[in-house]
Amino acid sequence: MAMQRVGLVGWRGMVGSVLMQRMEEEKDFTLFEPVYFSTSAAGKPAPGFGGVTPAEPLQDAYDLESLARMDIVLTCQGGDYTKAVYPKLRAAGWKGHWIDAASALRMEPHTVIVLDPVNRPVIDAALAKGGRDWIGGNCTVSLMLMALAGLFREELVEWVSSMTYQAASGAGAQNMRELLEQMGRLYRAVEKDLADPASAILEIDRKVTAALRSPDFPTKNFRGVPLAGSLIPWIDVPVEHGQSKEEWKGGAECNKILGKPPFRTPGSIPIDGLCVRIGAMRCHSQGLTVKLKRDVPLEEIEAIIAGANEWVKVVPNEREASERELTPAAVSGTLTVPIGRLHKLAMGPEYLGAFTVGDQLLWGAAEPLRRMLRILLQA
Ligand SMILES: NC(=O)C1=CN([C@@H]2O[C@H](COP(=O)(O)OP(=O)(O)OC[C@H]3O[C@@H](n4cnc5c(N)ncnc54)[C@H](OP(=O)(O)O)[C@@H]3O)[C@@H](O)[C@H]2O)C=CC1
Ligand SMILES: N[C@@H](CC(=O)OP(=O)(O)O)C(=O)O
Repeated sequence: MAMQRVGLVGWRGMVGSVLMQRMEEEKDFTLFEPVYFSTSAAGKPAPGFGGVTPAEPLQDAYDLESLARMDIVLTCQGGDYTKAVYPKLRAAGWKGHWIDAASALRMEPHTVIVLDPVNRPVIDAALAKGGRDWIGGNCTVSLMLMALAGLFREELVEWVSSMTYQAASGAGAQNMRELLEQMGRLYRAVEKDLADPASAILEIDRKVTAALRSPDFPTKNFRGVPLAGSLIPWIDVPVEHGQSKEEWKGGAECNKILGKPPFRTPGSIPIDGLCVRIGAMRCHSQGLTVKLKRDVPLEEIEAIIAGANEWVKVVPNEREASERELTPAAVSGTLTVPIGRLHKLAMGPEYLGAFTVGDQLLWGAAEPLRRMLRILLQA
């Protein structure tokens, strides 16, 4: 049987690069014929990921005829590209599978938000019905569900409040660079004082604060405010109910991924909280309060969480283990999703406290798409 032709769009962006790296690691390129697309360099030589030399040069990512030759299109190009191309491609009668990192199509009724370790039954049911649109979830949402999958699977969750600590990478590559520029600028403001052990800490602090507030502090990508040495308690645009869009996605996407009724309708699970940007590079962390439907012993909770998938890892609620294993520094670049600080809260035996960390470019973006491609190739 001829190999399926897979069109790869957005492969050189940040999410796309992580995806290509993972596909090389998992030898995915042996399973299909890759065709690379570009919005900026059509006609130039295509890359040879996985040691596979593509038969064609870079194709124009806006050329519907080129796209329509694909059995599967996988895009990490972004929402504007999806909005510009997807409707026209379908209107032209294309029946292939569309796999997408962008949020543009997530809440459309004909799409599935893919996170197969959590919602493989939802994916399989959609496949059986002829589903063709597979969208990666919001990073924070996917990482929370990877961590809490066991509790959701056992139908133990009445509601969840998630307080997030989100990395600069979620805002894009330029924001990661700007965060580092900010860190460098702060260091340089007090470099001499730091070299002198006798210098006064309050004087150092005054200089740092002055640098943070200086009009020439590099803040263009963070909408004019510092992140290094500070934080930003708002992510994405405002929506209803006083929420930011990132906060809205928690409830809306989680319920869709789990196959529940739409958020804020009967039978859905209330999931809400505050989303905050902090100065981590590419790991999102979340402080969770879970209201359980009943009082389940902590050991049982830990076993349920740990047994849900091969990536979640329960970290004992101990100081040293938490400091060592439950941080962006420890998790960055790995597929492990640690969850720890697990304990019953003072509000009562049904209230569980937890803290989880995950790489927002791996399970938060690239990995669910890579695995969906595999599912389609093996279907
Ligand atoms: N960042 C994130 O955390 C997440 C992002 N997403 C989704 O993925 C989409 C892509 O995000 P992200 O990967 O951060 O976007 P990038 O900006 O890194 O890449 C998007 C595209 O920009 C073009 N580009 C222009 N200049 C450069 C350059 N110097 N280096 C690399 N690419 C360049 C490339 O297109 P071309 O080759 O055609 O020129 C590339 O495919 C987002 O819009 C979002 O929808 C989803 C989950 C998380
Ligand atoms: N908004 C997320 C990143 C992201 O791209 O989310 P989405 O895929 O839902 O647009 C963050 O800032 O951390």
